[in-house]
Amino acid sequence: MATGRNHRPATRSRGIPEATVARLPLYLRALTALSERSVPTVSSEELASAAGVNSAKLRKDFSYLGSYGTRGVGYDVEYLVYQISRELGLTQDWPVVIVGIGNLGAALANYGGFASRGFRVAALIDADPALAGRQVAGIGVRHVDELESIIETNGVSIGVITTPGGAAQQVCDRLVAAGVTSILNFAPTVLTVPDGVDVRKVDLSIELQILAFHEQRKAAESLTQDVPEPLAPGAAAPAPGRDQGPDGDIPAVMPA
Ligand SMILES: NC(=O)c1ccc[n+]([C@@H]2O[C@H](COP(=O)([O-])OP(=O)(O)OC[C@H]3O[C@@H](n4cnc5c(N)ncnc54)[C@H](O)[C@@H]3O)[C@@H](O)[C@H]2O)c1
Repeated sequence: MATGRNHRPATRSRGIPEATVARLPLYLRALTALSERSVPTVSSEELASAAGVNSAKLRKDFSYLGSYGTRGVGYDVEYLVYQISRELGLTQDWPVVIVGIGNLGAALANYGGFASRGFRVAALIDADPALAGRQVAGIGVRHVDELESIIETNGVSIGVITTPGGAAQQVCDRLVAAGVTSILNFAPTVLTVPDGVDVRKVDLSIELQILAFHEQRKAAESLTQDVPEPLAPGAAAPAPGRDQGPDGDIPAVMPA
């Protein structure tokens, strides 16, 4: 048994590094916004800035996709949306199940952003018999006894776990045994999965703890520093804030 992706190489099929894969959704989000405004082309600098990524890194990332843009014109927005969507496997619909329909599970079920990105919530599953049949986000909650048949009937390969930590491994084992090969885990538990199963872990409290660390450091620095001189005309502006997510040192979503 392996834990999450720890035993996987750092590159995906066709040699695309994991770090590039992690940035593709950032490009896609920025490109989708441009597409919605009917912007036909974008320069690497503009797109890098919109995605919060360094432009040299962006050009390198796009070279893995075989996309080099046109000098003086930039990248074709619609074509890049298609290319990145295809690379991420988003040109097909992915049915997902959410297991544990409490506060968080219900909030995720109500989030419209999954369906609009091709992730259809096929079922909501909970162990509480009192919840079975109750409508959440227009979907009837199913009892966990039905988990295996739901996975099989709907061809589900992605499961979201929002149960208490103590139930997460058991839920994960059942999902995997039923055929799920990708897990998004919100529970505060390190999951053990067989090779071939991908686990991504989301923990907002870890993100807050990292922010707390930086807040503490900034507060300590401001205590030790003199009041800064005002900027001379033409002087460089202060450096922007710390990188966010996959382009920097703080992942927004962590491997398990
Ligand atoms: N990752 C994050 O950033 C983050 C943020 C908030 C909460 N959480 C975690 O998400 C989980 C859910 O939090 P919540 O506030 O929604 O809790 P909650 O108590 O409101 O909901 C948990 C639900 O899971 C169900 N459940 C319990 N055991 C189950 C099992 N074996 N199979 C199926 N369903 C089962 C319960 O009946 C309940 O409906 C917790 O583990 C919490 O720590 C994570």
